Amino acid sequence: MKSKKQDFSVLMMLTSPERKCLRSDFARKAFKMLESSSVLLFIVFLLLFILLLFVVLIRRNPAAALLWKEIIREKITNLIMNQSKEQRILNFVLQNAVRGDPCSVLDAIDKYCSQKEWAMNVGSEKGVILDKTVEEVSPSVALELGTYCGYSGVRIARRLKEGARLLTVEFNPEFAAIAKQMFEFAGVQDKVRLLEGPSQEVIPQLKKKYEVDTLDFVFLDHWKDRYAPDTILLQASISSAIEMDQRIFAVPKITASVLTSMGSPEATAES
Ligand SMILES: C[S@@+](CC[C@H](N)C(=O)[O-])C[C@H]1O[C@@H](n2cnc3c(N)ncnc32)[C@H](O)[C@@H]1O
Repeated sequence: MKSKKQDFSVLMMLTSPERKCLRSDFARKAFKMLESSSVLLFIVFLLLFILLLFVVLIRRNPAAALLWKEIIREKITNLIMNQSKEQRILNFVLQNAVRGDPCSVLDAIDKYCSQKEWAMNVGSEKGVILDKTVEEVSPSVALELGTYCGYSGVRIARRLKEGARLLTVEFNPEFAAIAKQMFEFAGVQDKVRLLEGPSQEVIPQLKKKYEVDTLDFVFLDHWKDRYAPDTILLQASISSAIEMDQRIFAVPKITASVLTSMGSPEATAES
């Protein structure tokens, strides 16, 4: 109260031009404040508008929805949780599947990838075609190009006859480490050998380094631009091993092709 009185008496002591100057200074400050808060308000509205536009775009445009789900949302989740989607898939399996039961591992992966996050596994629909082909061919030595988290590897391995083996090739070290744990948990680790490296480097080493004389079944599921060159590379690398009943199974096309000998389609199955 006392200080207010003092302020007032100080004000009274000021000359008229001085009072005017003080008033205009106050007005300028108030105007500046108003200006900055309206800029802030404008930014908030602009952001809300962009957000609204983005939500509408995601709802109406499948490509935008895919971009959001598979790239932006995944990156944000990875950043927040400090782990990759593949690690989350493995964790879900470890918590929800039964150790040593490959079917429960496949079910858990299918469940996670259909309900939580999409992943590039062959999936259950195409997986049934894969199962049938493995059963029909009953390979002694099978090769898979593109392991990822080990989903199709577990699928193939659980259908292999006694003593048969699956070689699976993956060039991404993180995926390879996850797949190893997946095989181990599913209890198929004795049937599967994971070969780390790019297919174009691993294939020429199959015979000498990995003692592969015959391949009865090849599952191509890596990047599509390697399908043709790797098929040729396989022919060149294990030429003596190529028999008429060899199968090459390339799933991730719209139409999955089962080939009897390299390059000649035997049957096609819609996937
Ligand atoms: C479609 S995913 C494989 C999915 C897996 N077969 C499944 O169904 O669970 C393709 C994988 O191939 C791997 N890959 C792509 N090109 C490769 C190459 N040239 N050599 C080795 N791995 C490759 C990628 O890192 C990726 O993990």
